[in-house]
Amino acid sequence: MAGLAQKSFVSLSLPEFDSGHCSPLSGKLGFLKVPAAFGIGRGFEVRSGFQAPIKAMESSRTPSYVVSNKLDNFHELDQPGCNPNPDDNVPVNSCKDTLKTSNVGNSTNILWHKCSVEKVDRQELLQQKGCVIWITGLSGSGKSTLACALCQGLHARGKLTYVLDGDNVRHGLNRDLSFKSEDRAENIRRIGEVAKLFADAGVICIACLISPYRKDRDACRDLLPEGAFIEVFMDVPLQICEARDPKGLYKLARAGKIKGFTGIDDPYEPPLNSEIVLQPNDGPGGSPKELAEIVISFLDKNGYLQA
Ligand SMILES: Nc1ncnc2c1ncn2[C@@H]1O[C@H](COP(=O)(O)OS(=O)(=O)O)[C@@H](OP(=O)(O)O)[C@H]1O
Ligand SMILES: Nc1ncnc2c1ncn2[C@@H]1O[C@H](COP(=O)(O)OP(=O)(O)O)[C@@H](O)[C@H]1O
Repeated sequence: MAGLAQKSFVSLSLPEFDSGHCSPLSGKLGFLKVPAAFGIGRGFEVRSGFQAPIKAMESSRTPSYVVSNKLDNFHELDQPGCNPNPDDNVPVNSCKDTLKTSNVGNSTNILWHKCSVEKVDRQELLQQKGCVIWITGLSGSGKSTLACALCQGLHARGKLTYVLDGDNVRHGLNRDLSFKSEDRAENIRRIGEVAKLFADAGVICIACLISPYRKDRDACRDLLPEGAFIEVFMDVPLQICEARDPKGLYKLARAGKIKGFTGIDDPYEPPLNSEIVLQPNDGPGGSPKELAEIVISFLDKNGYLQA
């Protein structure tokens, strides 16, 4: 039996879902806010797939002075090419005769370039809304399995997805990171940034990693436009994860052969306000496919599966 705790704007009402953890629809994000977060209502006409590329070419003939690294935070600039970083607290360099550059972190004198083909155009092409589905939970809770089932379910509906699995990303981009808390934080930050790029590409990006710290997950949420970060909590008790132990890692951690293993001698902070809470308990009704359908229903009901 799978349990779905309804948070925010989850609006599934199937009787078989345990809603013991449900809070009433709080309107924290609110369904009506979702389209705005994706750029709808910013004056873009509804166009057919054939018209979209023409519009992009036409607008590319005129210079664009609209810059932002957040879709809901656009700035009109009065000086062509003068391009401050949209973050208010970022120092902006002189802009008298040259392009205005910014300093961000250790990167100095950088300029935000904007392209006339935007997220909204890509979404229209793909007929979906780019977003991040962030699956968090203990090792063995079923994150990777759900991610794969979701990917299959959405692919079958003609939706473009990409999975960023913590284990896999640690084989390449994040191979320099350990499981110390600061390295886990960096792992999550980098995956959050990459997921943001996928979402901006219009892709439904499925990130599945333990991501044990609330602060780090919330920081990833803050990278994205409101409504574009959907947190899915695999609320599976440690005893079940440990009984599954498909890689034998819990056994090694209990034997003291792996130090700092999440849930054993390293913390896991469960989400307080995730969009979806899944509570599969290895019984009937909690198969990966059924769990994936719960998430897909959420996406469908909240408008993510159309442009
Ligand atoms: N110390 C320790 N703690 C937890 N997990 C460990 C550890 N060492 C190795 N592993 C294996 O690494 C996988 C978790 O990687 P993540 O990138 O998802 O972790 S984290 O988000 O940075 O905490 C995790 O994979 P999953 O089982 O898929 O979660 C483990 O197989
Ligand atoms: N919904 C489920 N019901 C029962 N077993 C599951 C479910 N999802 C995954 N599993 C099993 O649990 C184990 C851990 O799954 P996995 O997806 O690797 O978890 P994680 O990525 O969180 O470590 C695997 O043996 C998998 O077959």
